[in-house]
Amino acid sequence: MKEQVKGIRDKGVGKPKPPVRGRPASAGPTLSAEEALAKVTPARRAAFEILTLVGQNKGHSDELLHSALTDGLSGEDRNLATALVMGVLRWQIALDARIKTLLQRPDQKLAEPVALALRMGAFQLLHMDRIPAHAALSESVELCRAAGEPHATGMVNAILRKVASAQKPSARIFESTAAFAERLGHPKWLVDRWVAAYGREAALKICEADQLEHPAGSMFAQVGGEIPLMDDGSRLVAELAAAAVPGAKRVWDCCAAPGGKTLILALREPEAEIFATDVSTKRTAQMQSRMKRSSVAEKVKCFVLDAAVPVLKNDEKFDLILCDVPCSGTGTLAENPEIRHRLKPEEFLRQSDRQKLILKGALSRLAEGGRLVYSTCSLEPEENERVVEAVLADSGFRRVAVEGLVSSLLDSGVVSGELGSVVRDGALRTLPGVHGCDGFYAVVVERSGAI
Ligand SMILES: C[S@@+](CC[C@H](N)C(=O)[O-])C[C@H]1O[C@@H](n2cnc3c(N)ncnc32)[C@H](O)[C@@H]1O
Repeated sequence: MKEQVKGIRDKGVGKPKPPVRGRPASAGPTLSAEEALAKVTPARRAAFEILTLVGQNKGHSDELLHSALTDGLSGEDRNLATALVMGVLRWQIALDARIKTLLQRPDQKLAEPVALALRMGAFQLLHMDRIPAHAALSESVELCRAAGEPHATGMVNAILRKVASAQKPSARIFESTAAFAERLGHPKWLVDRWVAAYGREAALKICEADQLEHPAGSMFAQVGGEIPLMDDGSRLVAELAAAAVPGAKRVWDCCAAPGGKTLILALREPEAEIFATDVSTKRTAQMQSRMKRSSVAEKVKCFVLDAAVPVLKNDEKFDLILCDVPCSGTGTLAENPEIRHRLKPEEFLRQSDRQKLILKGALSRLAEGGRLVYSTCSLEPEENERVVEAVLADSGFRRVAVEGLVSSLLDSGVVSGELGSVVRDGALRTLPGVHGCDGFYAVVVERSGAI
């Protein structure tokens, strides 16, 4: 990733230089952008650059944190950069609301680098116990200066001092949706939807869970070895698919990359030949090299294919299809915190149009008696039940309730603990904060005869 960050690197200060000889390090307001940058630790510099790119829609936080921007960092600095990037994105809405109350004019429009320096400073002061306040404060001031906003350094300094000395906000006993959405860094319009779909208590838990990393593996008896490290909800979908057709011979994972669920299917279906396809050439290549490194390389064929138009040699049909469609990802905000800032309400219908086409294409390849699992990591009904209802209406396919399959996962010991209420209206429905994993939705569809 060679992307240049406007504000820092294109001022020719990508490589920090030592402070100019003869001038005291505390040269304060007279520091040049170069000298200011030299006073910022590599982790904060990398975090600032990555957050700038994410804010400009020029990359995804996870990819940027694994790009050349963090190449030279020590392990400790890499951890700090990751904590800063993920934390600021998770808490941005709450931090901005707090900062706004401390501005001289609350309607004041801040230049993006200034807003970012303030967010980073406020995040460290409010959420990172082990960061000394003076480091959070002074490096935010220098980042602001290094980004070409020297006139704003006094204001950044004054506001962060107020943040440091003010009391931390705490949850109130009676909180409106607007209040807890803001306190927990979520857009209100999105939380309103979750309150409508799942109730206030669940919506609050989802928001709380989105602010933390989810531990993986606590739901399952077997972890490690060939089982890929993945979110429990994601794995539960793959385990459910395998349980839907035990002993399947022909399996198609039609939106398969990066291949986490493919690996589970391949391990659980020892007799199956598996087609793992994806529309993205790059992601398919990455999945293929992942499969080659595994013990199931022989039985998994990876190739590029648009599942909405699945032209296959010999008019192949499958007895198990996993249709893990692309979606808004609102069930994964803990891992993908910026989704909440980019998403617009109209996005759900755009996603659902695409999902319907993919589901129709996939169903056209289902053999008689075969089963298809449709899944998303979205919490939004438009991408879940409404897609399935629309595609299945008058189609001759029927939905199979997942209760029995979930019980079989418990009985066979694949799932080790209590699953709680993961079944809702005959579908698998995990919710962050309620089920200890990301939010996944899955339904099972069966073709009982000729269509
Ligand atoms: C949710 S991800 C799949 C995750 C994967 N099943 C796993 O567990 O690792 C959705 C995938 O669908 C792919 N995709 C999007 N549109 C597609 C289409 N029309 N046909 C096939 N794949 C598509 C995307 O490239 C993306 O890799």
